[in-house]
Amino acid sequence: MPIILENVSFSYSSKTPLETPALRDINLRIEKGEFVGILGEKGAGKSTLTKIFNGVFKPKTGTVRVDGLDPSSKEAKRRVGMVFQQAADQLFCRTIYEEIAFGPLNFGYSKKETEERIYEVLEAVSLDRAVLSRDPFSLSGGEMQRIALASALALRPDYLILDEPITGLDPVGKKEILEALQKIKDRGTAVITVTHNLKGFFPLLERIVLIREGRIAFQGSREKYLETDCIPLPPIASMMKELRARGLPVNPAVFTVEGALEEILRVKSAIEKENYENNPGQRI
Ligand SMILES: Nc1ncnc2c1ncn2[C@@H]1O[C@H](COP(=O)(O)OP(=O)(O)OP(=O)(O)O)[C@@H](O)[C@H]1O
Repeated sequence: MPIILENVSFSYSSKTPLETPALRDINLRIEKGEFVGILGEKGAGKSTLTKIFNGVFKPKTGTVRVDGLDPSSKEAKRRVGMVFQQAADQLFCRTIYEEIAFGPLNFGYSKKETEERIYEVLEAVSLDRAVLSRDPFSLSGGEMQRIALASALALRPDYLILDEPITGLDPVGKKEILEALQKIKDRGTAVITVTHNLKGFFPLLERIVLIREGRIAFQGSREKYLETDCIPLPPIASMMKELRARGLPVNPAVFTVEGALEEILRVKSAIEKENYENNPGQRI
């Protein structure tokens, strides 16, 4: 069963003179195993939406269900894991072992079960068991983010929500997180991420939800997204759209540098062939 939002609206400081509407009439369904990107400009309502998913905020109107459950229930909280942008804010134990064990122990799992889960999630985020005795704050930014991810995964969530998970990381840290997320998705967990970093994420996204002024302005596949005039676009897709607008018949639905190169070479060779057939005697 999915996460379902029906006609959800939310305001900060509701019923006060400072009331700020943040989400309006949101209808959304997120299935297990999907990789969803939540896009939008600053202040669009993306972070507010993630907090509606996991029951931190209750909608002013409308309903939210996680596999049919109230999102603030204990079982729904287990099913929906959260990783915040600043991993350091999420870490508070003395060792990485304690950090990852915190969630499962709190949910009443035995020490043995907890330990099994710790080894399982370390493998999922490609970290060695040797890190377990270390202080979380002795790690690099990318490693800290992977520990925050491992802690969320230790409850074996069906939906993993991330707010800007690669912002501020170096290229190695970004690559490690993107690879870990792909692996998590391949194991059947829905990965739902708020991101500005389309260069890194676009090739992974199966569905895009664009929020504008608290409303859903677009939801659908990344191919359909590229057919619209919506922004933001990843740099490669912008370049392919620009080439097409200038008359080069390239397919703009390309998501990687390698794909763009292949497509440009394909079009170049087709043009050369056509020119040769039209003017067989001429060098091209
Ligand atoms: N604690 C708060 N109190 C009052 N208004 C808030 C609060 N948090 C966010 N808002 C307002 O709610 C709206 C949506 O904010 P939200 O943080 O969800 O946007 P966002 O798309 O995540 O932005 P960003 O990309 O900057 O994180 C904005 O108008 C914002 O100013």
